[in-house]
Amino acid sequence: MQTDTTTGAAITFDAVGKTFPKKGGGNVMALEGISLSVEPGTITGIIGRSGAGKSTLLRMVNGLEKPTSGQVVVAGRDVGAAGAAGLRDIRREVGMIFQHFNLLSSRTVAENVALPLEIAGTPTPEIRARVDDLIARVGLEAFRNRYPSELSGGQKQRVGVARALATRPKVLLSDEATSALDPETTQTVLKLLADINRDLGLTILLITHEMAVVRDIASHVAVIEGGRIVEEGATYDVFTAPRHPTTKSFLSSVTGVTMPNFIARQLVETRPEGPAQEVLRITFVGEKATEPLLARMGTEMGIHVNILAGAVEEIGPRPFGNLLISVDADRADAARAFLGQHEQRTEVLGYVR
Ligand SMILES: Nc1ncnc2c1ncn2[C@@H]1O[C@H](COP(=O)(O)OP(=O)(O)OP(=O)(O)O)[C@@H](O)[C@H]1O
Repeated sequence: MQTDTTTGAAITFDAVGKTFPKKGGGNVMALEGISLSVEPGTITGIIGRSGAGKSTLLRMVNGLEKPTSGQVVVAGRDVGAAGAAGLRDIRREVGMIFQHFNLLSSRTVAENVALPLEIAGTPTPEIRARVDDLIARVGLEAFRNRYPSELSGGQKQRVGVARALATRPKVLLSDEATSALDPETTQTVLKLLADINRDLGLTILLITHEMAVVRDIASHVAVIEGGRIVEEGATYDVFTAPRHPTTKSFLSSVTGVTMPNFIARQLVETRPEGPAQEVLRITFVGEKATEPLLARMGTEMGIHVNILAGAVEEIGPRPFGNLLISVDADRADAARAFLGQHEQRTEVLGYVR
């Protein structure tokens, strides 16, 4: 696979900035100081809220947008510096799938999949064989001659995937590809993406506003906020030890543990006067046994622990869990120190009386 010869990455963003002219004068800063390496064969998720800059970032990889500053290098080529011929080459190496599929309604499934090959001037018999392969890969043999209006959302996205793979790209960009799908169909499309990543060694860069998508498929994640990357790393590390408040807020929707309402209603940020309980989140990774530790805090240290909620999650094959507990605020320093000594990560969520 051709990669950035200096870093070995499939996609490199080096100090990338992008501004758009604002209506009525001035500029909108969409991205600033973006540096990110996407390693070949990985699935990297870019997560952020609406307007964070995700689409702009993705569109720079196939030259639909050019950086205002910095460099985007894809498969060894500087996208911003590429002319028309260079961009055509880059776009053959970079497929893309979309939230609303972007299929041509007047073309059948097979004709939609064939389109990039027709544009590339591929000979007709070759197109036919390649389209058959692609349709089989996405499991749509029975729908070959159907029109998009006759397909479900999940089937339409399969056509989108087949079309994106037509020119044998090295990189696949996914722009909120499952956001218009129900949860079950989302899972089947994510599984298809994971399969092609594994079978074809394709590098996938996906943007999403759902942490569940990142958890289910991405090996790496970058969190973007206000045009900047605020946190990035291996998905497992970011999920088990998030640092930035934006990451924590995205994670609260997927860690499977929600605070009981009666606690959430009373929770305050600073410790109130008088007797109070400190509310803690414990994140435990791998096979660490947390419950015996909590029991030992009671017997050995006389610290009584209230367990408020808990859940175990998986990222790939690796389990991690979250437990919400409360302890007497006067003994909370000792409790946190004890848990820290036993490699349990704790975070203070607040206080209740
Ligand atoms: N062509 C454009 N002209 C002017 N401003 C733009 C343009 N494209 C994007 N922007 C601005 O750049 C910022 C980032 O937009 P972008 O679409 O990349 O965000 P996003 O994270 O993809 O959001 P969403 O999830 O809503 O699509 C926003 O402030 C947006 O208004």
